Amino acid sequence: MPSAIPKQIPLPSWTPPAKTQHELPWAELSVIDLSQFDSPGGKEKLADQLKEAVSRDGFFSVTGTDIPAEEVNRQYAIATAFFNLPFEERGCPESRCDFAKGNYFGYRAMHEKKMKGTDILDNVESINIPKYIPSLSSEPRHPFLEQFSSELEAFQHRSFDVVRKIFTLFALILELPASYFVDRHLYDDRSEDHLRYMRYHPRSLLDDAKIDNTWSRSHTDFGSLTLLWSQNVAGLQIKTHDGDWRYVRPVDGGIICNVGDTLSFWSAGYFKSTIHRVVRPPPDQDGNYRVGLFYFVRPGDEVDIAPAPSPLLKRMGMVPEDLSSIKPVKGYEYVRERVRNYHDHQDYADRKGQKFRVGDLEIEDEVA
Ligand SMILES: O=C(O)CCC(=O)C(=O)O
Ligand SMILES: [Fe+2]
Repeated sequence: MPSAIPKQIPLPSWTPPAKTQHELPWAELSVIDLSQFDSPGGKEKLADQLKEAVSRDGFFSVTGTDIPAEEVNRQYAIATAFFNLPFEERGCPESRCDFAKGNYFGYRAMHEKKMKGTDILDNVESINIPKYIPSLSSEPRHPFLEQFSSELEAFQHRSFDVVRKIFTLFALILELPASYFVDRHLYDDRSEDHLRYMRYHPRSLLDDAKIDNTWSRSHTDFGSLTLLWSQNVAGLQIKTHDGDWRYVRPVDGGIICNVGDTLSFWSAGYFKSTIHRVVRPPPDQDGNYRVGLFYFVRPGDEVDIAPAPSPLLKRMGMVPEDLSSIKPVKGYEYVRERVRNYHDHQDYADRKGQKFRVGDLEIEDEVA
């Protein structure tokens, strides 16, 4: 009898690394239980919970997403199989990111950039997988991953189910029509969205000490919303509203979410695009790879980014009554230019105090 379950290519199974035993200065982030979303009054209740988190921290986590743990672990298994390919294979020329064009799709090798003006090399490799839609068919896709394309596409749709719920809550918070942000981030519209696998390689204590233990520079995310599947290897830190660096705690079965630059622009800065970074993990976790699974949501290429006509923001005086004088920037233009500006260098210098501007949209990666 034919089976209804699609056959999976066998891979070694993946189990999450153990959590750290070290007591770290953790951030107190809100946990939003999305299983309440469809219950009567659920969306309004969740929007209320989210409102404070998103205007204060810009980071929160979601649980109750319905994504089975096996599907998440399978993604890590595929990521691990990919990163374990010989370098010549995983870094094949046709799958590389093209930073000169601000194109982040494809593979980014580690050891290609110097860190903070030293000779220490960057320790992160990543692969960004575009959506499976015809308008993205000529973007770089790695041949190894294409054998898993039906699973990758299904997982992107799973991610989108979560994203749509969060965008609906954001619209409710700003008192906008419920589909305001959903409509500007449609799976079928061309955008720079990607599913990402990322692997950090351990570095020696000595080398890390020369670059303030930096595994990823402090930055804000370039798009609208980032989903980071909960990560047991500590290292991700956010800069809180009172200026302290605090670690993001793993949330079992959860997804850490953060607002990026473009959603911050839409909300005139009400939703915080919070500065974050990754530092060397604590001593019980610093000798292994740190593998991450993400979905980065970018605005549709043709979508206008400009402050939204939110009654809440108008009452707060954050946007003017008449928005017609504000010149929007297109999603594609903003994201491509930001990626090029951030990555098309030989040195990952500290960006403290540097500003980046496209049209009327301006970002300061870390205030000096
Ligand atoms: O690796 C992490 O935990 C965060 C990475 C990150 O912030 C990014 O890639 O934008
Ligand atoms: Fe980030």
